[in-house]
Amino acid sequence: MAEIGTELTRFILEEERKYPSATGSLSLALNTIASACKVIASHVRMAGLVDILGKAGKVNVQGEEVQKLDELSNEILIDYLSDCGEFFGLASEELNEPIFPEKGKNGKYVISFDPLDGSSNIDVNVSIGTIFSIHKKVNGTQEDFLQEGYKQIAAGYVIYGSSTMLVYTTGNGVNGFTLDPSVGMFLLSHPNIKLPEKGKIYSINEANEKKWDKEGLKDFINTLKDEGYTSRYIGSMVADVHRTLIKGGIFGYPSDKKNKNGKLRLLYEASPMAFLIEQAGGLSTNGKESILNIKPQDIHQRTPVFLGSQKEIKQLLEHIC
Ligand SMILES: O=P(O)(O)OC[C@H]1O[C@](O)(COP(=O)(O)O)[C@@H](O)[C@@H]1O
Ligand SMILES: [Mg+2]
Ligand SMILES: [Mg+2]
Repeated sequence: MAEIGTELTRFILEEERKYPSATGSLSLALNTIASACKVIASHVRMAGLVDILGKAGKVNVQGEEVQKLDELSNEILIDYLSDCGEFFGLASEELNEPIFPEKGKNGKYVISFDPLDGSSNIDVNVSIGTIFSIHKKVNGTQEDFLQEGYKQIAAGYVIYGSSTMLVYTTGNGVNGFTLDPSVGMFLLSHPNIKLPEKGKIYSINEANEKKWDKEGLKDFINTLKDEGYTSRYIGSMVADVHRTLIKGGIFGYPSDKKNKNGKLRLLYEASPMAFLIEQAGGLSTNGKESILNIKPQDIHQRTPVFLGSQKEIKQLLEHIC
């Protein structure tokens, strides 16, 4: 196993060497994401001093108000990912339609991303993040984005929290790297992350309880309370999933009477997080099947999401199925 403190670039190269047929494309792709997110992190750290807090004065394709930092993060990622040549196509929460960069026409991958997750927390200095999901280019069309989560080549997130961390998987376990700001490097801090089989925390927006469309969900949460669980809900998926990955328990954003498909987006929120959670020994579900088995129909499609430790997800399914 790689040593604590191993630099991300070296870690990625050493992983690549395990596959003699690897061409270096995925390594360059992952390093490019890391570089772009370092730039985003540097803006996030200064956000109160420069004019990037507040609303951008636009509404995105989801009908949500765009924040200045959503827009800036999106631009930074598009610049870096378009320039590296490894991505045939880019789909973003903040783009109505995917883009196909000129330099990526021979690229092997498509990437879907949430440039800035947790928008409502930007202005109040609470953890936010970036989420990404990489698939192979298959046909060279928009269809390439609409592949099931189990076909992901890599997925991960960067959390801009009390420290900046990059956590990713290529289907071979989950590793976390902390940004050392003094040298500008991501260093291995959380090797081979595994969720505990059972946690002590549930994370769900209980303010929506009256709207939930599944009676069993209330019973489930009450059972957890009776078992002594405590509640933590940040309202940034990246932060709530990061805690779940480290401490176990359950994170959920269910469907409700108004939002039949929930709130979170399959391609660039639910699916990459489900890949990480399952790679770390946990489970994911939309209430019926693993999130990784859902065949996407649309780039911005939403899905109910539950992610967490084996015990809690199995218990949830007993209550809601
Ligand atoms: O405020 P709510 O309804 O609980 O929603 C919180 C969820 O919305 C999100 O902020 C949506 O993500 P964006 O900020 O990228 O739109 C998730 O990070 C979070 O899990
Ligand atoms: Mg988001
Ligand atoms: Mg976002």
